[in-house]
Amino acid sequence: MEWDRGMRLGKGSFGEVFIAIPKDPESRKNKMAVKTSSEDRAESLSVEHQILRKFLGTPGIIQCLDGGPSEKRTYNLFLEYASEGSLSDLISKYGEEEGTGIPENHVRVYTRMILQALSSIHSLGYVHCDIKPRNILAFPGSPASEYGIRGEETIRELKVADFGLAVETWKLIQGRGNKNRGTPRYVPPEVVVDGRVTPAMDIWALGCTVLEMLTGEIPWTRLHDIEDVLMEVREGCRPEFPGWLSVSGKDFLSKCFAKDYHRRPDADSLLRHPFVSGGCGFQKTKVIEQVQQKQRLPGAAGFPLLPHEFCERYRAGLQV
Ligand SMILES: Nc1ncnc2c1ncn2[C@@H]1O[C@H](COP(=O)(O)OP(=O)(O)OP(=O)(O)O)[C@@H](O)[C@H]1O
Repeated sequence: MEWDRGMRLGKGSFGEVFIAIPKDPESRKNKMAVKTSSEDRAESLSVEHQILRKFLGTPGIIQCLDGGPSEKRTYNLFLEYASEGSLSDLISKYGEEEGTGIPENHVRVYTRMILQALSSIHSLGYVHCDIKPRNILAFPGSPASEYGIRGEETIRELKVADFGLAVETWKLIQGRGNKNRGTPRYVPPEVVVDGRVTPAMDIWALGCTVLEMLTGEIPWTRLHDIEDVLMEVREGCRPEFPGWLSVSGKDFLSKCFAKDYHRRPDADSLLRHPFVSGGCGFQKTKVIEQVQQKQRLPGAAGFPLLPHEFCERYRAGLQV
């Protein structure tokens, strides 16, 4: 695929992300994002590429369009372009405009979207290992009214991205792949204490992400030193909940922050929790699920769209 490099979107630990514009005049309007590795991280980007191929056609997961080695032993990974930035950008926007976090009724809908993505990730045998607002990308969505929420605002569509630290559950069972997972403010006690990585790690990080959406503040915001954060977590503390949060919100978070990871519910159980299953967001999410089921094309189990079919549809501007 021939393409032109556009504006820089961001920088991660592996390299940089730019807008990529196809050279073909017919496809130029379908912008992509390209993650370009530094020379020493090409291998990890190629691993991320392999993982993302397994999630083609999976709702709520960033879609990978192409990828491969580029000049100077670097690697390019082409992704669908999240025109609304990351969930972290969305949280900051609320902070700047309203001086608050995201309204709770919107947070319920966003939490449901992330949980559905986590359910897919875990059922395909992976742990994401780095759930946080910077790794969740936002796309133009639909009016809040479609979710049964009053007001003019838009509910974005969220997708989980950045599988650079993801690991297959079977490797963890064999005692491999437990090292260097997660971002310190988002990791649970079992990871801090003995590096135990399980899908429950993503549920704790989801709890941190939900708190961040609600309050507009990073987890453990009162602690500046990461060592102090890790000590609190090691001692069995959890981040504080805002006093104004609904009863169901507090209950949902206390389940995500269960100290014993065996007692932390999985994504499918949490999808049935009243915080995300009752009231707003429920009807629309159901509709989306039904539409997505219908759109699934025949393919191998877990690969609803074959890679070339997905890319053709994306470039043609069709819904994928
Ligand atoms: N598909 C995309 N569309 C739009 N912007 C993107 C896309 N992918 C990444 N970005 C932007 O580029 C930034 C850096 O990307 P990336 O997710 O790889 O690194 P990070 O998560 O910010 O940092 P780290 O790699 O250290 O975890 C993101 O924060 C996001 O703003």
